[in-house]
Amino acid sequence: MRFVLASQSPARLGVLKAAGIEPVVRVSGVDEDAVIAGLPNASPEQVVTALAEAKARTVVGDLERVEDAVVVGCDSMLRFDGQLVGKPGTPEVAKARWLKMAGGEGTLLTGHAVLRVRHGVIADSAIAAEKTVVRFASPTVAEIDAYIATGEPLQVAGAFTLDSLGGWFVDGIDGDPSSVIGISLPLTRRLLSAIGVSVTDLWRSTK
Ligand SMILES: Nc1nc2c(ncn2[C@H]2C[C@H](O)[C@@H](COP(=O)(O)OP(=O)(O)OP(=O)(O)O)O2)c(=O)[nH]1
Repeated sequence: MRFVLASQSPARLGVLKAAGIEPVVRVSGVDEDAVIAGLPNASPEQVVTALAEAKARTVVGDLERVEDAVVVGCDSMLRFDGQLVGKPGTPEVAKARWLKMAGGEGTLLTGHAVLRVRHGVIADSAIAAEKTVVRFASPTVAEIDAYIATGEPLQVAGAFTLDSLGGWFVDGIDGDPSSVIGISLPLTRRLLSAIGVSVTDLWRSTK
């Protein structure tokens, strides 16, 4: 069975490979802002699951010659201070966020869409979001500036990482760490099971 990861995220690929999966990567290139614009009254869970599903569905067409595949799409956003935010994109936005986040907590939501695809047709799907409470440390302004200067926080949801430089500034989490990094292993196992796939069978599969 082919396991297709519909994501350019090195973090998601790394989590899956460390957990015994050899995904084929197909970047979806979904216009996330356009999807969000079409969901004016959606809850945070609805936003991240809609984005995850859009990413997974986008790559299905490439699988017409594949008899049996699993396609996984994900999307991560941080809910804090009453806002749902993705990647900061600029140093100014990252700094403004960290000045608010420091010493507080937020909820990192990751939407997951797991599709069973046979010859390019979706035979089954399972979609859900995972939520992890993140308690931020209180870095000094100088530490925040140094962190932003590395560039890392600009391209990650919520302007922080758990498993890289950002880890110095996370006091703790309540929930699944893999979901914060980019893909929840326990939730993905449950979603795979819901579409008739045992994750342990995938451990033995090749690309
Ligand atoms: N290594 C690491 N990366 C993180 C962490 N938190 C968030 N990220 C990354 C994972 C994703 O690459 C990115 C979240 O953005 P998206 O969910 O939109 O995915 P991205 O645009 O990277 O790729 P995709 O849309 O799936 O092709 O932030 C973390 O704690 N550790």
